[in-house]
Amino acid sequence: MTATVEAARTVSENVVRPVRFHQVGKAFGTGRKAVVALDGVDLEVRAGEFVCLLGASGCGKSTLLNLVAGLDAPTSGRIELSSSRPAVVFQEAALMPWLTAAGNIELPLRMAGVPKAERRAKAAELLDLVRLSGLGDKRPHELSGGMRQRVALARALASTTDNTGSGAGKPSLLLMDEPFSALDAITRDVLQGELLRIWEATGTAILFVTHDVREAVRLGQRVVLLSSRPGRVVREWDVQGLAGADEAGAIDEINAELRKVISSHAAA
Ligand SMILES: Nc1ncnc2c1ncn2[C@@H]1O[C@H](COP(=O)(O)OP(=O)(O)OP(=O)(O)O)[C@@H](O)[C@H]1O
Repeated sequence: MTATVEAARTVSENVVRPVRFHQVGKAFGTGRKAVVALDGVDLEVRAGEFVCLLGASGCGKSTLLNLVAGLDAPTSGRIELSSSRPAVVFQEAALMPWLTAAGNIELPLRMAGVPKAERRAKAAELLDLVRLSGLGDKRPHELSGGMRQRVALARALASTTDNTGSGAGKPSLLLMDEPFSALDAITRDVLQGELLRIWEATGTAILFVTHDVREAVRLGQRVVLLSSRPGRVVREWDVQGLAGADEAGAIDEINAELRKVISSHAAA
């Protein structure tokens, strides 16, 4: 009996992709004044995968994340999402200023109707995961920018964690929109390392938007380059585990491709 249940779970984990885009397009407005932000985007993020989405300013990266998060709808094509709701970590932590760090982390659990004792325990566990144990009673203004982003990350993990069914306890998809770009270089470097540790510890899939090639190569298993408006997938690189000269080579190659994309847009 146990074997059957385990087999079914393995199968579902293998086939479930947190998100899959089929020829997705998004235009703002209509007629001649329409801004086509995305056109014919095919993209998938597999279970537990870390994908970095790279592109020049205005190429539609945030639009794409908004579509996945359900904050907006595509004008063409289709987005397939697995059952759990993705959560977003933005450039600014956007915490509730009147709630403590723990209270902010508990908020999505409260909204999901999770009982108090369970919420408390989950918040404490997540505070520990983001290395903020002992700071749960601090309000956002008492924390540094880096600490606030850690709280935002913990809150997102709380809201993406599936509390039901066979996937219980497993976060499914985390969307990150340039989450470290407002931080100083040292804090950014530390948080990139922390994010990798947390990704490995939780098994969540991450779709991470950045315009920083170095960051994309350091963090991602796969780097996906979007063209400038309209945003389309132009190229992908498998960058998992690259180090030393290989990593530097990938950064140079992707930078060159990004420059090409930017200059072709400027010439259009
Ligand atoms: N609500 C909106 N109404 C009209 N145009 C919009 C809207 N949102 C985005 N756009 C346009 O769609 C295009 C893509 O915007 P988006 O914010 O997704 O780009 P981005 O790649 O995230 O940019 P950046 O890196 O500068 O944040 C831009 O030309 C932008 O002006």
